[in-house]
Parts: sequence; structure tokens; C-alpha cells
Amino acid sequence: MIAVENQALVSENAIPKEASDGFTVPESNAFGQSFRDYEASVRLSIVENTYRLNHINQTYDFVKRTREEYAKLNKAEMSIWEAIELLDSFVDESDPDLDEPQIQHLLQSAEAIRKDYPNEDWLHLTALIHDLGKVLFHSKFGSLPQWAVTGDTHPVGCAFDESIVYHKYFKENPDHNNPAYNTKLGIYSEGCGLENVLMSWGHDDYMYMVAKANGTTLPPAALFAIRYHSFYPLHKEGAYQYLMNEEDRENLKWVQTFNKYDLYSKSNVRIDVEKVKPYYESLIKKYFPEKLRW
Ligand SMILES: O[C@H]1[C@H](O)[C@@H](O)[C@H](O)[C@@H](O)[C@H]1O
Ligand SMILES: [Fe+2]
Ligand SMILES: [Fe+2]
Repeated sequence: MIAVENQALVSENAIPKEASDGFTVPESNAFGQSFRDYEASVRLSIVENTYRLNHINQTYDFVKRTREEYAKLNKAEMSIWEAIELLDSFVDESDPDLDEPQIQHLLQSAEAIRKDYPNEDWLHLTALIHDLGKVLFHSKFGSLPQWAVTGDTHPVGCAFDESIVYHKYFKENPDHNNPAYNTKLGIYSEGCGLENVLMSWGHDDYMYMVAKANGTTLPPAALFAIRYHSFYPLHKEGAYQYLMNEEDRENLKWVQTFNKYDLYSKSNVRIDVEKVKPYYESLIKKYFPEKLRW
């Protein structure tokens, strides 16, 4: 803080923006605003409305029912790249930092992580597919509304933590007044492991199910990152830590690494899809079957 007035004081032991791993956090997003600003984003009304509906409607029962329905994987049969193309005009209404089609976000985050980890091709592919579950919006997948597809995620079946964005809208969620679900642990037990926790329904858990059930050879850390990358209350705010087990704590580090590329790669400078497609097609071939059940 003191160093702000005196540039000369910013020496090698003052690390304001650059984290110890060398990653430089950009000052502002594509709109010239700070990242994840849920009070002043130019996209505020659309973002807030998505979360309002999310918080009112994502009850334990809704999540359980919807998850069971999509676990059937009987909605479509297609390749990873075909699914990517379904996102070529889909804009995420929960995102205060981006209004580009999601195909761009997938490629931007993959290219960003590829630059810093050139030899970890599994990370490139993880980034490429991490938001692919957003195909849930498509008519082939039952045209789910954005509140059941996009946005940060949180556990259901226990109290909604104060750190969840737009927490105030939970007041209208029936679970909020249900004594079975509104205590710190709710239906869970300390250290039960995230695998046993039901998360609000959206693109993360769906893509995790798709990747796993179709026999991907991506490592467990990749599957964990896909499944929990929107769980900001945990990976950013440190809430719900008591639900994790030892394995979750190890995997969490990967989510936090991955998150920097997911969040800070968001930009209105578009990537030439055809130019990078051959590289990503080769990764898809290495880690996935040709056609997947969705
Ligand atoms: O608005 C964004 C977007 O929907 C992302 O895909 C999700 O992972 C983030 O958690 C959320 O903040
Ligand atoms: Fe996401
Ligand atoms: Fe993302």
C-alpha cells in the first residue's frame, strides 16, 4: 500500500500484481472494469437476473432430479468438436467480464494456459472443454435456462454461504427455510469429500459426467478442475472447506492454477478458430473417443 505513492519502493520483494508463479493478473477486463465486479459491471442487469433465478430455483430436489435426468446421457451422440461448435453463438448471461460467444472463451483460455504450460497438453484440453457443459442451453439438450447452465456453483443440501454472489436472493429459495437443509452441515458430514456433495446444477458437473462416462484418459486433476471450476465460494473465498477430504485438498491447487487462465484470458480479441483447430483436434483424439454420449 505504501509503495503506491512511491514507485521507487516497488522493488523485487514487492510483488503487487505478479504472483509468485510469475502469472501477471491484468488490471481490468475487456470493458475496462475490474474482474468479477457484481455491483458495477456493464452487464449488471442481465447477470444479476441470472443469479436471482439461479438462487431461487436451485433447490436440493431440483438438482437431484435434473442430475439424474442428464446422467442418462441419452440426449445426443457427437464429437467434442461438434459440441464446441454448438457454442459458436452462445453468450453466457452470468458473466460480468465477457459477452463474446463461448467458443471464443474456450479457445482463449486454452491458448492462454498453453502459452504458460507448453508441455502439459492435458491442461490445454482441460481448458478447451471446461465450459463445454454449456451445451445444456441447446434444444438438443432440452434448452435449459441460463440459471441451470451458467454461473458460479455452490452445494445444495446445506446452508448457503454468505460469500456466494447475490446471496440475498436465497431468501426466496424454499431450502433456505427447510431445517433439514439450512444448517452449516445440512445433510453432510465434516470431511465427507466433495464427491458426496450435491452441487447446484450447471455446466461443470454435467461436463464432468460426460467426460468420465465416455472414458476420457485425462488425469483426475483435469476432471476435478472441470467439475469444480465454478465453485468460487470454495476456491476463491475459502468457504465450505470442511466438506473436503485429503484428495480434494490436493486437487484444489489445480483448480486455483486453472482459474487464472479461465478468468483472466477473457478478451474481445478473437481467436481464429480454423487456425488452432488442428492442434486441438489432435488432443481430442488423444484423450477422447471419436463420438461421445451426451
Ligand atoms: O459467469 C461465469 C461463467 O458462467 C463461468 O463459466 C463459470 O465457470 C463461472 O464460475 C461464472 O462466474
Ligand atoms: Fe465455467
Ligand atoms: Fe470458463
